[in-house]
Amino acid sequence: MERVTTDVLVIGAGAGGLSVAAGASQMGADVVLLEGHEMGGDCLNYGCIPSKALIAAAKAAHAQANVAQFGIANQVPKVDFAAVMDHVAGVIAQIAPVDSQERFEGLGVRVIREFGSFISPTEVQAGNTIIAARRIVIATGSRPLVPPVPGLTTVPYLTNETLFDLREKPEHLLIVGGGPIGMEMAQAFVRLGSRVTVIEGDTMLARDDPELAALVVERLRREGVAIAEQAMAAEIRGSAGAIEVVARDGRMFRGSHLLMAAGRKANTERLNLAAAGIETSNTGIAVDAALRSTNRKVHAIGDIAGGLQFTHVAGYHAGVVLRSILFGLPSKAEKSHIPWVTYTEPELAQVGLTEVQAREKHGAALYVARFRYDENDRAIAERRTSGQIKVMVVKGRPVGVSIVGHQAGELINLWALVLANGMKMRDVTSMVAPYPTIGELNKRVAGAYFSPKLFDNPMVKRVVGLVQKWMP
Ligand SMILES: Cc1cc2nc3c(=O)[nH]c(=O)nc-3n(C[C@H](O)[C@H](O)[C@H](O)COP(=O)(O)OP(=O)(O)OC[C@H]3O[C@@H](n4cnc5c(N)ncnc54)[C@H](O)[C@@H]3O)c2cc1C
Ligand SMILES: NC(=O)c1ccc[n+]([C@@H]2O[C@H](COP(=O)([O-])OP(=O)(O)OC[C@H]3O[C@@H](n4cnc5c(N)ncnc54)[C@H](O)[C@@H]3O)[C@@H](O)[C@H]2O)c1
Repeated sequence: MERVTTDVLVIGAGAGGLSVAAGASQMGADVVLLEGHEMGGDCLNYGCIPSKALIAAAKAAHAQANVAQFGIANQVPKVDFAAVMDHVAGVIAQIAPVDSQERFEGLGVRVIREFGSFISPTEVQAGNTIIAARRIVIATGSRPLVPPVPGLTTVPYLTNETLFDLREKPEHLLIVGGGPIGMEMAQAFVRLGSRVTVIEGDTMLARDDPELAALVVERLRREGVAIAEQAMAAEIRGSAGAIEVVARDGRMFRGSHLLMAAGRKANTERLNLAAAGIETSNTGIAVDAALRSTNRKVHAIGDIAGGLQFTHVAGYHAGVVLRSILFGLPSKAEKSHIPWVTYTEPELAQVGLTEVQAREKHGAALYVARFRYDENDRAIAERRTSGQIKVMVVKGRPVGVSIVGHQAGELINLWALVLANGMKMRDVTSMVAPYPTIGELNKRVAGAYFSPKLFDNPMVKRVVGLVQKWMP
């Protein structure tokens, strides 16, 4: 058995772990990084990247079939599904070197390709190596949660870990779960020519503003996705090519393939957390505001920390713990400025509070400013007029922003900056936005906040009247 001593041990080479390892080693710490499976973790191999690459191909197919509005003949897209999947694999391959063992070894990190397991509060065993570390960061992520629906173990099913290995287009894809994975994949597959049915136990995209999420649901339905809400899968039966999902209320759905997209489960099992005195919560490792576990020398970041599960959150967490483990400075992970985007068409984006949450918290002090895409000249030129932006404002300061529409994921960036820095609506109106851009929507919604105060205000009218009287 080899024994190694290091400053920082990182367990898991996904979005969070890689950011800690790169940052710590480039700032002069000795770093050991453990990865039991693929470098790059979920996002690169089975998550964000393949899903966005598939969405891009599906968007191209959809565009080909929907250009008549520009005076160009529609064409029925000829989809070579295996070639689409080659494109997906090609995108992963292009990004992979950034997350590779070679790159990290080049940065001076010792990479051990083994799963890690605690043997004491300060030591982890990985294969034939025992690593003792001053600080340990757990970044072991999550995997698909496959609910114990009766019959499920008897039928073949896909998860995000196997979906992108398909080489033949599913004739009819059943998707259990109408969260972001379910909705993004439903639209991608229907656009590539599969029939698609989404079976959701509660409501679709339940974390987002329901008024805006409804536009996404309506769009998917119009594109041909069958969507059943309040349809908790209670029994699954059949065999490859002929699968049936029966909902609790007896509704039955038939398809050729089944994708389980019913949420995530934290990867805690292999860690032997008890040996290190690390407690878990319902959703992952229990952490305080500084992302420290019940073992003060061990932090947990990203999906395993049990909060919002996004790549940019894992990256943000990495910054928070680096401050603490490298410089011994106090640091805290905030949540109120974290954005997220569902990459359907139209995109659905959120930062801060939704309208319902803001009303609950701020009551009558809340003002909701709105602006519609069909009043934006660029959106009209591009025929992308469905959508709107809502800004929840309290005393001139935005506390949340919800956007549905073309490039909502790009528009939310500005509001992520505004919320992160406690800026005011007037900071947004003072910006000059280039014309004609979709980005003008951000300025116009800020204008919509002020216009009743300016244009419907008798005092303003009186002052202007007086000034005009006396002005030479
Ligand atoms: C289909 C899909 C689409 C997504 N799309 C987006 C998106 O568009 N935008 C977005 O922000 N997020 C998206 N996400 C979420 C995003 O992928 C995750 O939030 C992100 O990958 C979390 O990073 P992480 O570092 O916490 O974990 P991971 O990336 O999962 O990395 C954890 C790593 O730890 C390794 N590991 C586990 N246990 C051990 C152990 N004991 N020892 C050593 N190694 C171990 C694993 O093998 C893995 O490589 C998507 C997720 C899915 C499933
Ligand atoms: N664009 C993005 O950033 C993006 C994209 C995909 C995934 N993700 C991340 O990955 C996480 C996981 O995504 P997800 O869509 O799997 O999870 P989710 O938890 O958001 O949605 C799962 C859905 O499955 C439903 N469900 C659970 N059991 C069911 C059953 N037996 N029958 C019917 N419905 C059932 C739930 O009600 C829920 O609506 C997301 O929360 C997000 O953090 C992000």
